[in-house]
Amino acid sequence: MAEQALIALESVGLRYGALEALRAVNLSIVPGECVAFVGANGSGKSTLLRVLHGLLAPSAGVRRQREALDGRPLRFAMLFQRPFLFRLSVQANVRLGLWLGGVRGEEAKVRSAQALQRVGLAAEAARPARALSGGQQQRLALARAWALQPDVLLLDEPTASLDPSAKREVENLLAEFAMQGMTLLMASHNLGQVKRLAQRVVYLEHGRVLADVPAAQFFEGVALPPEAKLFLKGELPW
Ligand SMILES: Nc1ncnc2c1ncn2[C@@H]1O[C@H](COP(=O)(O)OP(=O)(O)OP(=O)(O)O)[C@@H](O)[C@H]1O
Repeated sequence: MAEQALIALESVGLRYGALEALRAVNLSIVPGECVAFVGANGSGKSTLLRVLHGLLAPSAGVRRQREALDGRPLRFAMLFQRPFLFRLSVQANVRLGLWLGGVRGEEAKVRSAQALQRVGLAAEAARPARALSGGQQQRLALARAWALQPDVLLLDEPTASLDPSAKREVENLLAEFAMQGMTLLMASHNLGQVKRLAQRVVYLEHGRVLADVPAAQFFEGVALPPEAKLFLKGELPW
């Protein structure tokens, strides 16, 4: 494992029964980077995020994870296309997230207020979470994740079901989190978004990593395997 890597996968494979969803994946995640995982439906992006998170154990190969700089275990948070929210108030959703993460009492109160402020939902704190718009719900999910101050935030199509202005709001928040030094790992079909946020692009096909390059190089199509070039062509214009 490279000295500075937070998470490293070495020859990782993952099977769902007979289906090989990931094959011989080698990947090293450096602190503070924003990595986008792209590829066709079923190429393995969500599976790879789950393996990076540690939610799914590899069927082959090894996953390693470093400790945070202060010696505690790394903290992970994950966001999905459709936020998973409890039938509670906006504020209670964040508080519950903190409670589950071991943060209690006054600190939970302060952090939850800060998180809602951060995503522009302070005025909605007492409303039922399910009464929010789709964009607001995703911002609430982001607030809940941010309140836990994760080292690594994993995002599975975080804006796929949002309208353009809500997409932009979520993207702006993600850009701010990245500026703070949070490591962002994101599966996205939105190449415009990938271009705006990611420094590095990992292209997957049938569970294999066919390209792992700086974002600029990916979008220029420089030194990419033909499959990745075709994908890029097929997805344009975004
Ligand atoms: N729980 C599961 N059980 C069985 N097969 C699964 C399971 N989850 C995913 N798969 C299969 O594994 C492969 C990879 O799926 P995965 O969801 O990781 O791809 P993806 O790139 O995220 O796709 P999408 O862009 O559609 O979200 C697909 O063939 C999928 O059908």
